Amino acid sequence: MQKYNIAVIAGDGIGIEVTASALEVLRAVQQKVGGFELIYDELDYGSARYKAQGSYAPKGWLDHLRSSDAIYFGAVGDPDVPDHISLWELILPMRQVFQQYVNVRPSSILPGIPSRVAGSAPGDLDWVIIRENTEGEYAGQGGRTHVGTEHEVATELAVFTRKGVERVMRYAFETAQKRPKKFLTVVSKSNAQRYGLLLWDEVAGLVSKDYPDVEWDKMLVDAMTVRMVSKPKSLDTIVTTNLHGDILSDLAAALSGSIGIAHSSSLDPSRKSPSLFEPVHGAAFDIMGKDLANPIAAIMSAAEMIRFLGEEKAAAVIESACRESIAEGQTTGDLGGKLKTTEVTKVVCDIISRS
Ligand SMILES: NC(=O)c1ccc[n+]([C@@H]2O[C@H](COP(=O)([O-])OP(=O)(O)OC[C@H]3O[C@@H](n4cnc5c(N)ncnc54)[C@H](O)[C@@H]3O)[C@@H](O)[C@H]2O)c1
Ligand SMILES: O=C(O)C[C@@H](O)C(=O)O
Ligand SMILES: [K+]
Ligand SMILES: [Mn+2]
Repeated sequence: MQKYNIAVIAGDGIGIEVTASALEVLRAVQQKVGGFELIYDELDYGSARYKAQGSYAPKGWLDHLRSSDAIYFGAVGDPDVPDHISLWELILPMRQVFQQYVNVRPSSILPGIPSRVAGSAPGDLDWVIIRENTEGEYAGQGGRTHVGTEHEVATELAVFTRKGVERVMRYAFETAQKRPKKFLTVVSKSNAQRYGLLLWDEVAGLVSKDYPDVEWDKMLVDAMTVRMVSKPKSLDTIVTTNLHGDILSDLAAALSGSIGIAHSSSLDPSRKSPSLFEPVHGAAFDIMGKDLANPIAAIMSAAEMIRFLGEEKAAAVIESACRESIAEGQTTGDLGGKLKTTEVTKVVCDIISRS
């Protein structure tokens, strides 16, 4: 029996609710498919801990996580804590310290979902966004001086390294190469940002030479939003900087139906450190604690996690159960349905058990 040690950080808000769903579905698929066991290390890291004890996680938490095979994450964010504190205390350190330099965020219009893009049907929007995940606009360099005076200065430095750009470009070209269309769009803003993003574009050109079978083009990020909405079929694999990817992946999720079905994998492709799997969405203050959140993004993140660990069959079973529940219209309100989080979870588990 293959055993995997999974660190589980449900975190905050709806992260707690949808993580419970994901774990329930994992239990169902383990029973159904068999052959592997997930051993959970359920951790209380998050804003409640911060408010009670003054820190998001105990000392040495990153070393503790390092020994796990994967990290399953819900969401971070609390109405009582400034967002920059919660983000930088919990999720960003993991992405950076574990060198999870690739963030994979797929989106597609699934059968049963009313399209948000005029005239497009399932199949017309089928994208994988590869978001750089450790540097760029999230490098964490900057500061504020002359605070509160009329001469106050604030800087936020975007950092691009040749190594950092090259490794994510290679991953993006490889991803495109494995997909039927073999087509990559490199997103940039090198008209206005003439240092970091010029390096980004140059490295894309150099790396492309190693993948002659991949066709690629380049878009400035502003025009990219227009193309995503008006010509979704013209896109396939997309590679972006950290911030552009953050924004475009929320747009992609909305265009494909809902942020509630968008999953995300933060990967260290070298597998030296654990990779992290979470829904794209955050803590969702407006619906937290109400059993209203769509659990599909979290459940699909769990499927991606076990796929990354090597359990392809079980991952496919989860994925197909999610698709079936959506096709049957058994959805939460964000997709036009009437079901609660816990009810969708039960539907998915039932489909798995009888599959
Ligand atoms: N990786 C993360 O943990 C992560 C991601 C995004 C935001 N955040 C944090 O979460 C907090 C709230 O951020 P926000 O409001 O900008 O973004 P959000 O993703 O939490 O919510 C945006 C909107 O989408 C809706 N939504 C999100 N997930 C949904 C789901 N599963 N089902 C149905 N509707 C859903 C919410 O109700 C809300 O109206 C902030 O503290 C932010 O920093 C964390
Ligand atoms: O990466 C971020 O900015 C946090 C959150 O918005 C996310 O997309 O995970
Ligand atoms: K999340
Ligand atoms: Mn985001």
